[in-house]
Amino acid sequence: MTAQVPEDGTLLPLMEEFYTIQGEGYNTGKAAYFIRLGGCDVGCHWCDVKESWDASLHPLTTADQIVTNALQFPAKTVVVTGGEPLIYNLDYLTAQMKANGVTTFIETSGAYPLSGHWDWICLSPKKFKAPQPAIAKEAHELKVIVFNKSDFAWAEEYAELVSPGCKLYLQPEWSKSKEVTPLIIDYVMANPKWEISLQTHKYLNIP
Ligand SMILES: C[S@@+](CC[C@H](N)C(=O)[O-])C[C@H]1O[C@@H](n2cnc3c(N)ncnc32)[C@H](O)[C@@H]1O
Ligand SMILES: Nc1nc2[nH]cc(C(=O)O)c2c(=O)[nH]1
Ligand code: SF4
Ligand SMILES: [Mg+2]
Repeated sequence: MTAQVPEDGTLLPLMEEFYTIQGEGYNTGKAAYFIRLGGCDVGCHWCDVKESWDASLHPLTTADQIVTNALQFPAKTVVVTGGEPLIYNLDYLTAQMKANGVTTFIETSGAYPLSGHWDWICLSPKKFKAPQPAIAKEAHELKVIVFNKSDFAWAEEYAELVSPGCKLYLQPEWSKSKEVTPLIIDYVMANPKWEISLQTHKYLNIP
């Protein structure tokens, strides 16, 4: 699926790029340029961007062009997401961004080895394909998606693995949010080391 993507990270399958407001987690509310890379084999049944999964559907684009595009916008902040962006070596892309003064954020499941230079790592671990052990200690933010009540116990297990300063978020799975949001509210009030993260862009009707 990713065989034709060179390993040096100079060419990446780009699904879409858009300038918007970060909708989720610690950086909610900040303007940022989103880069969505194609390709993911984690297989979350509730994934809200399944069109990203097949990398071969998304054109190989030079990392240099992606950086040039990002620099056209006022917020010099980029969120690299996907698909699963860590399938690819992101050292070159992020080195070019840092050389141009860009603040770099990543959204990842952690299922592939960490590469790249990041100002903020949002780790959203999945039951369907376990994160690489080394990424837990590097995460600035742990964002667990809650699909049903068994996910609280799983979130606690994962919270044991991150570093002490890591922010802890519970985010309702979108299709279940009517049912699970009240459970998350109660859980956060009883366990205040956690905070709630909502997909605010979906309420705001922005990308
Ligand atoms: C589409 S994923 C792409 C990045 C990476 N593959 C990951 O899962 O972290 C971006 C974020 O959206 C979250 N997400 C995906 N589908 C969701 C859904 N149906 N409801 C709530 N959050 C969702 C993921 O957990 C992740 O934090
Ligand atoms: N506005 C906005 N914020 C986001 N935060 C994480 C997103 C993602 O799909 O990775 C996302 C997204 O798709 N849109
Ligand atoms: S890891 Fe991310 S992109 Fe992949 S299926 Fe899960 S939510 Fe979707
Ligand atoms: Mg999204």
